[in-house]
Amino acid sequence: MPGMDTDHDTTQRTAFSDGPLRPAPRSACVVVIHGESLGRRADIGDAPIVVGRAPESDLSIPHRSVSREHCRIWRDGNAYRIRDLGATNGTRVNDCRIQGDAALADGDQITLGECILKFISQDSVEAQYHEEIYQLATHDALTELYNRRHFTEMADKEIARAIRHARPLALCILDVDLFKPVNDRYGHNSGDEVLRRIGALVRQHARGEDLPARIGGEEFALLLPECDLVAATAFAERLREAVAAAAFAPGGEPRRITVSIGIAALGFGRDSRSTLMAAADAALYRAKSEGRNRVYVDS
Ligand SMILES: Nc1nc2c(ncn2[C@@H]2O[C@H](COP(=O)(O)OP(=O)(O)OP(=O)(O)O)[C@@H](O)[C@H]2O)c(=O)[nH]1
Repeated sequence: MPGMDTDHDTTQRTAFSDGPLRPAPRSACVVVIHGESLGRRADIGDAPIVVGRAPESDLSIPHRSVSREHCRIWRDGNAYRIRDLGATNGTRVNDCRIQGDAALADGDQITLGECILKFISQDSVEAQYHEEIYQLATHDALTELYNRRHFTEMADKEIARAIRHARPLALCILDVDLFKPVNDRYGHNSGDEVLRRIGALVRQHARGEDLPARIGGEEFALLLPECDLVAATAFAERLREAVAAAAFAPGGEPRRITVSIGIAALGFGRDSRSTLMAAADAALYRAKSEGRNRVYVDS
């Protein structure tokens, strides 16, 4: 055809090559996609992770078909590897029982008893999808703190870890004082705004390792690892003062909002989530009955 250079190939060609080996992403994760703990995720950073039934596992799956320490997953240079830790029913990758170590590739399915995990490279779109689902499942929509269900799971894990390593741990339960009149006077939306701000104050005061959660309507909990009663009391006092000093204006009207806080620490007769929560609740009850806007310690 006129104008077309048929003798010489002038078309620009994109040169394809295998290119350099794509390094493994710095971080990857495993997500439970079937069975108990559906949607739970564990990131695999620089430290290896253990998946198992034990509450202190990095990814804890409390199902009888999963061994206490079922398998370990770690980053090895540019790859990720998995090792079965002697589980009776073994660990399977894409339905093949592994012997010793095995390499993991994006999308691999890992079967532990009746549960299936998926290995996902951190940069995959699917990981983001799981992240969003995980956020929705574990966080309270109003305050963006952890929700009660997730708090419960994490608290069990932290308590088991603290007992195992003989470390201190404290629990604060915080309840907004006379919140019903706020709702009644200014409406539910204004009440929600107050809760959101209190949630933000709780988050601001928490350290990275603390577990802040909204566990009920106007009730918050904070689990403080590595904190004894003295340190927890100082922390709770600071938080109580910060709430009392904050400028709230529900419905545009300045109003003082306060909170009462009950505290309990791990110790004799306070060695499980239920006993710890009951003790912190009892202290909170005393704080309320003795005038509110105060911190009470379990005795
Ligand atoms: N706006 C809003 N209100 C809520 C929410 N959850 C619970 N509440 C309200 O919180 C109020 C709690 O009131 P009560 O348990 O009677 O206690 P209180 O008025 O805070 O009084 P004390 O706890 O004794 O200091 C109720 O009016 C609930 O309707 C929520 O998500 N948003």
